[in-house]
Amino acid sequence: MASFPVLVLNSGSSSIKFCIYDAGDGQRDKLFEGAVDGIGTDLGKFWMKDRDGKKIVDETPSLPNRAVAFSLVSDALHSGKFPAPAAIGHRTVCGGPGISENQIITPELVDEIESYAALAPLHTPIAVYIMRQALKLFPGVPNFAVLDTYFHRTMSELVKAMPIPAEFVAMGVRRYGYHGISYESIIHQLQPDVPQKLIVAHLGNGASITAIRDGKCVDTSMGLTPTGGIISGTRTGDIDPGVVLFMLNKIAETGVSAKQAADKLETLVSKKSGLLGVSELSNDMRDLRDAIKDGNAKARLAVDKFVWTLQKWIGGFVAELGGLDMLVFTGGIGENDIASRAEICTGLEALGIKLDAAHNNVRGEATISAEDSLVTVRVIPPAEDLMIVNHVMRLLTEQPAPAKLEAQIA
Ligand SMILES: Nc1ncnc2c1ncn2[C@@H]1O[C@H](COP(=O)(O)OP(=O)(O)O)[C@@H](O)[C@H]1O
Ligand SMILES: CC(=O)OP(=O)(O)O
Ligand SMILES: [Mg+2]
Repeated sequence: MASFPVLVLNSGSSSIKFCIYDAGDGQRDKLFEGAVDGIGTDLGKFWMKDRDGKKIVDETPSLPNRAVAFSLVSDALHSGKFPAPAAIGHRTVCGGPGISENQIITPELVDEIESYAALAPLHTPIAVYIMRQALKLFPGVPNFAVLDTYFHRTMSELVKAMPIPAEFVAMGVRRYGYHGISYESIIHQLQPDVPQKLIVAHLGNGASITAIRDGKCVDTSMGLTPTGGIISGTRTGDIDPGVVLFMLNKIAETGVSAKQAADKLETLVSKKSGLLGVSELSNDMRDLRDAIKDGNAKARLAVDKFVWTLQKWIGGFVAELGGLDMLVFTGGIGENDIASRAEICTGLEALGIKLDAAHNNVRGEATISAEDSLVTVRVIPPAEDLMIVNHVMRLLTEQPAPAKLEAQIA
């Protein structure tokens, strides 16, 4: 098969990352990448890098909303400087209960994904906007949804079930798990020596942790929504449901409608809690580390809470896996925050985890455990875009290629 350009659109809660791969049989060649960051804030950023990693765009535009942000991406893609995509892969955080497989995007599929936006309110609205734009802007080009939940499909019924009344279970309320494309990409990078008992901590602005046996997900911290599990930049993680009811009652006392109350509650638990809520300063670990150096007690408490929660999840997962061979840190904090890695591992010696301080001091990919550590501890950056391309290429071989793509490949 001749190679052809595959566009990846990876939308997050406040950013759109994009890149084009030249992909063919066994060939994956990233031609360029870029991102629009800080959507809805005063700190908008738009950058692009060529295949050698050289910055070709570096701007600080005003990004009041996703429409303005995506127009920068689509203008760049239509500038004539880059090859037109023959297929497009979209990171899709959550498809809802009816969509568990990666698949071709139709307008009906977009409507269905949108109908479950409440399960990933920070992610789905922007993702469906981009899907609709891509269907319009690249007519005849096949678009594929690649799900964050797909990797977690191997969790048992025991792990997926929520202890709630059956009527809500029937509505699709269960544990789904997120960051699955990142987890898959770690397994992909560990091939062919994937350890039997593995824990991967994806610590970015959204943070989660997953227990993996023989390359398959056994359990993960996020549940119905990416708000559950461990504490994230702006999200609570798991909390006593009574806290949510307390907040709801307080909001209801102000006389707002039920819809307004639900929206306010959503904002409180998804956008104003987590590291930001506890520190009253920032959701960004870099800011918190600076503040800790200046003696800020609230920043210290926020980070300690993050570390403590992770240690409890790691301990629980070691029990669930019946031991541990490897612990992997990934995501913006996992890759870059040396202090978080050290703090998380300190105290876990009883589980066979022992860091080498000098190795932990390096940034980027590395083995950071001590020689005599029973558990290997590694830092591996995620490769979500590559995984999305791999899924697109697999899906293209499983169904007849659209005429336009056939013409391009020929
Ligand atoms: N050099 C750094 N030191 C410490 N933390 C960092 C550093 N760079 C990024 N981070 C953390 O990583 C987070 C972003 O993680 P990332 O995985 O890139 O984001 P997202 O979850 O949006 O995909 C930031 O909010 C910040 O907390
Ligand atoms: C699912 C999720 O939380 O994603 P992100 O970390 O990109 O916000
Ligand atoms: Mg991410």
